[in-house]
Amino acid sequence: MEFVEVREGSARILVPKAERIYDAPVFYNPVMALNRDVSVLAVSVIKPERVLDALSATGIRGIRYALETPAGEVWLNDISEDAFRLILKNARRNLGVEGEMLGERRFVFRGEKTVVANHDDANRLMAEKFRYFDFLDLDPFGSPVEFLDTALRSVKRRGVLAVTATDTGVLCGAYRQACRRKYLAEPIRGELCHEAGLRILIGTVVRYAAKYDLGVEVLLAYYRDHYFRAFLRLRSGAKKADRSVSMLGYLMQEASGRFEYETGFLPERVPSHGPLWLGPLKEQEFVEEMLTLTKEKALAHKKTLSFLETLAEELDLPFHYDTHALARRNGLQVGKLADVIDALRETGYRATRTHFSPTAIKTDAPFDAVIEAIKSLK
Ligand SMILES: C[S@@+](CC[C@H](N)C(=O)[O-])C[C@H]1O[C@@H](n2cnc3c(N)ncnc32)[C@H](O)[C@@H]1O
Repeated sequence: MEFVEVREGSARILVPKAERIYDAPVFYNPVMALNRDVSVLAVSVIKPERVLDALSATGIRGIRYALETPAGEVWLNDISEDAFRLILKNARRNLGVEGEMLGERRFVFRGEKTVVANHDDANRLMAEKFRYFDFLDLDPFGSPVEFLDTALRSVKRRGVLAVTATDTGVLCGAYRQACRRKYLAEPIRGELCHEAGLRILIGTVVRYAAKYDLGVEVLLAYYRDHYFRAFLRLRSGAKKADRSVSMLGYLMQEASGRFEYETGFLPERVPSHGPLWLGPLKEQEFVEEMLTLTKEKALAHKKTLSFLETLAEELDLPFHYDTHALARRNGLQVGKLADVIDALRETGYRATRTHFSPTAIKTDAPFDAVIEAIKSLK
């Protein structure tokens, strides 16, 4: 394998030389540097002791956790032999210690931090390390569902589970049957598909967690670059689980773009989409602490800061209005987004941009007021 060196955050790692990222024997996607930046900031705020990067590839994510966060013990795991060898190489380069073999499939580096490189199926490792990790990161190809049960048993009952899902075609309804099969949920097509997909993903974790009497609180969840990401704090107890389940519900949308949502175990109306999470997508204080930390961290992606600022400013209400979609659906002219926001604010409503789409707003204004605001700009 031929390598090139890449710098990301405080890490210098070797990645396979390849024409296209999916041709490489070990996966490295530079676009995901923003995901890793956000994760480093999140872990720095959470301050977990034991961290697992369950699907590690080159090791970049876990190595950044070891170098850039207060975590004391970081595990990097991958099922691929090539990945495991590269994790060992990258760990040696970045940690400056040689490390020692611990059994046939495990290597431990004892330096300032303890870093364990492991070569196994993630489900086997997580089953072995029961209630061990304070922060557990699932960053798979596609859907995280095949790892959810073991992850929810491997993370501590008050720990944090971070999930990435790159199967946006499934969660956004392009492959409806696959969404039913993997997430037991009905997706939606159209302008609400990304927010609904993120909420279906969180809703799925809520339902998996509930059977262990675990509740879920969302520290931060977002959509970006064709993937979903959620940092989920677990809460121990049947009542906590019931509370999280009570925040699941359904979304209904008319041809005009008017939408409604309702909490409930079963949908009251058809057609409806879900079940999906209808609770918050962020804890404001958590995001603001992350933003404060951006001043002292070496961020790798030039858009991380502005993206976090958008997330911090965004109104946290379920669903949004895409002004272009509303104009198209209702035969209207569309003005500038900033003017629509101003028009709504002038009539006493709250309104902000949303990270889900550059042409959309989040607002507490009813549908008719949004239509009026668009019309008033002619
Ligand atoms: C998307 S990549 C991980 C990227 C990495 N987290 C990063 O930030 O660059 C997914 C990795 O999961 C590994 N993988 C797939 N199935 C696995 C399993 N069952 N157990 C452990 N690793 C697995 C693959 O070999 C691949 O390296």
